[in-house]
This record gives sequence, structure tokens and C-alpha cells, in this order.
Amino acid sequence: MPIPTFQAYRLHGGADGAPPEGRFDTLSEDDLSAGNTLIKVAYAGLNYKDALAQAGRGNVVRQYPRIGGIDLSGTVVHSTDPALAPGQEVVVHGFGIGVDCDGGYAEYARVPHDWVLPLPAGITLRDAAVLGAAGFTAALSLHWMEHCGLTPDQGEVLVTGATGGVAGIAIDILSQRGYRVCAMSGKPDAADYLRSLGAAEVMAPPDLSAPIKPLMSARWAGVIDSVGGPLLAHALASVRPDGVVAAFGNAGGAELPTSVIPFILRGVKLLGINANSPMPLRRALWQKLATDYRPQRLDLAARVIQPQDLPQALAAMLERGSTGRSVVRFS
Ligand SMILES: CCC(=O)SCCNC(=O)CCNC(=O)[C@H](O)C(C)(C)COP(=O)(O)OP(=O)(O)OC[C@H]1O[C@@H](n2cnc3c(N)ncnc32)[C@H](O)[C@@H]1OP(=O)(O)O
Ligand SMILES: NC(=O)c1ccc[n+]([C@@H]2O[C@H](COP(=O)([O-])OP(=O)(O)OC[C@H]3O[C@@H](n4cnc5c(N)ncnc54)[C@H](O)[C@@H]3O)[C@@H](O)[C@H]2O)c1
Repeated sequence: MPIPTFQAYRLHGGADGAPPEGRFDTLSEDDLSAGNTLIKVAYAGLNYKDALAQAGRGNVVRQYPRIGGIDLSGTVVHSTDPALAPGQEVVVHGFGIGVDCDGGYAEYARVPHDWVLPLPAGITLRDAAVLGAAGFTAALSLHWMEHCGLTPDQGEVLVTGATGGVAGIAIDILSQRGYRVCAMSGKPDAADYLRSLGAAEVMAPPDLSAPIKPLMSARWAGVIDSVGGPLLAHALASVRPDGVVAAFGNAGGAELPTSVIPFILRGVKLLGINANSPMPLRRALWQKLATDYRPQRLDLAARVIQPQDLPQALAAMLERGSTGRSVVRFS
């Protein structure tokens, strides 16, 4: 039976390179980009990349109209894959949803079956969206850091851009695994929130107007970095011998004004993190998010908003006006 028409938040290309215009459109299933699996969206996350897309920045969306939303949770309506039965609860993130094809900011989404991940036992639709691409990125960062030998007894872990969606979940996971976490944030009002997530210490960012020395006193056993730019360069100079740095973000800039010195004199390992992982790694890490890496304080970071609040909430992310992880509820 065909589904009824539904609402979708779509970006429409601006004329002559102007930013796209976002608006709610009434669509039918045939308007969605191709796929053999239809999902009734429960929640979709708000990610920095979604905010860039809405603002027309970073060349994130190249074809319009486009339904935004790089992650979603929901239930299967129908699929040609017999493994995805109607009513199955699922999560989808990356693979170009919300960017190269339609994403989660709609009552329905249609995707290829092999992008669809059934929820691990014990994770609700709401928590799956609160985790979403952000929780996966935090888990992926820690997974590779621990693969490179990071353990809680090696010392403190710095988390930058600490009030952000990915960073907040990272603080929660790290602290419940026994790491001593130092949260770095330029928002003095956020200290109580960051401590409640599990940060042992909250510090302000350094003065980045002064030249960054190739090495400074070694402090961090690990760094989980949302920010990039000079802040990451500064952090690299303070990583302990054989420490591990996971770089996943560019909220503060895409350049990296560093030198090889931390790498060749202290053996610092810089890990690139791309959440668009192959499916076997996704399955393994979502299972870990439900067990060993399960955040204990997700509700403290989570905010549920209504669809009409989406445009403004996305715009606030680019002005450093958001804290934690917001999800928009569609059903
Ligand atoms: C959740 C994940 C995130 O939040 S990621 C963070 C948000 N994203 C960003 O900030 C991206 C901003 N984008 C940019 O700065 C530019 O589009 C970048 C990536 C530098 C490429 O721009 P430009 O120099 O014009 O190159 P181009 O488009 O001609 O492509 C050159 C080759 O690179 C490739 N490329 C492009 N984009 C991506 C991508 N996202 N992932 C992987 N590869 C990419 C292109 O395919 C092209 O390679 P090829 O010639 O096709 O072999
Ligand atoms: N590599 C990946 O696969 C991947 C996955 C998810 C997110 N990301 C990237 O990670 C970053 C964080 O994503 P998010 O969804 O958590 O976003 P967010 O908006 O929730 O968090 C961004 C954080 O960075 C801070 N910030 C912004 N500008 C800054 C600046 N100039 N200096 C210092 N801090 C600054 C904000 O205050 C906020 O705390 C973004 O750059 C995003 O594109 C990458």
C-alpha cells in the first residue's frame, strides 16, 4: 500500500551561488532518492555537517533539491531484503545520506538495504539517534586509540570542542572506561555540564595568537579533537611519548600548522577518523556502543526538538551556540 504524502525539510539550490533555501515540502515516496528499503523516520540527528549543508558551506551538498540529515533512526516499512522485516528498528548514518542522496529530515527515508543497521539489543530509537553519527565517531576514535595501545593508566585524555555532540559522548565513554578526561571548552558556563558528563577537569583553550612551539611539556596520553586548525597543532605539541591523537573534526579550521617534531621525537600517533566506515566495522562498533562503550549519561547531552525548530538549531551550531547532541523527532 502506498504511504501517504509526508513532510520533508529540503534544501533548494540558491541562484548564482547564493546559499540554499531550506523549506518543508510535501512529498510522496516517489520523490525520494533511490533505494530498496523504506524507513519511517523516528528521529534524525543534528550534526555539524548538516549545519554546513544548510548554510551552503564546504561544498557539502552538490545537487539540489536535497533532504538533509546525515543520520536517522526509524522502523522499516518495507524492503526487498528479507533480512529487514517491516517494523525492524534500524539506524542509518553516512554513505552520503543528507549529502549525495536524501537523508533523515523527513517522515520517511529510502536507502539501499546494505546501508541499514538493525539496532543492537538494548538501544532505543531515541538513543540510537542521540548516538547517531556522533556516537559512532566517538566510538571509532576510541576504538583506534585503544588499538594503538591507549589505556587509562597511561595518563590523561584531552577532549577538544568539548561541548559539541561528538565530544560530549566521547567524554562520557572515556570516563566510564576509567580514563581521566580533561575537557577543553571556550564556554566558561559549560564547566558544570562537562563535569556532569564525566570530565575530571575543564580547561579553557590556549592563547593561539602566540606562535605554537614544536614541543611543549608533555601532558596528554591521548587527544580526541573536534576542532583541527591551530588548536590541534597546539595539542600535538603536548602529547606524551607514544601518545595517540584522534583527529575527526575541522570546526576550528581545516589547516594544520604543525611540524614533524612531535611525531619523530615523541612517537606521537595522529589517527585520521572518518565515520563513513565499512559495514562490518559499523556493526562491531554499534555492538560496542550497546555494551563496553555504552555511554552512561546520554540524557545529559541529549535534546529533542520539533521539526519546525530544525533550521534555527542547525544555524546555531555554526555560531557555537549549541551544546550536546540534538535530535529532531519525526514520529
Ligand atoms: C560527518 C562527517 C563530517 O562532518 S566531515 C566534515 C565536514 N566536511 C567538510 O568540512 C568538507 C569540506 N569540503 C571541502 O573542503 C572540499 O569539498 C574538499 C573536500 C577539500 C574537496 O574540494 P576540491 O578541492 O574542490 O576538490 P574536488 O571536489 O575537485 O575533489 C578532489 C578529489 O577529492 C575527492 N573528494 C571530494 N570530496 C570528498 C569527500 N568528502 N570524501 C572523499 N573524497 C572526496 C573527489 O572525488 C576528487 O577525487 P577524484 O578526482 O574523483 O578521484
Ligand atoms: N571525521 C568524521 O567522520 C566526522 C564525524 C562527525 C563529525 N565530524 C566533524 O567534527 C566536528 C564536530 O562535529 P559535531 O557534530 O560534534 O559538532 P558540534 O557543533 O556539536 O560541536 C563542535 C564543537 O566545536 C566547537 N567549536 C566550533 N568552532 C570552534 C573554534 N573555532 N574553535 C574551537 N572550538 C570550536 C563548538 O563550540 C562545539 O563545542 C565538526 O568539524 C564535524 O564536521 C567529523
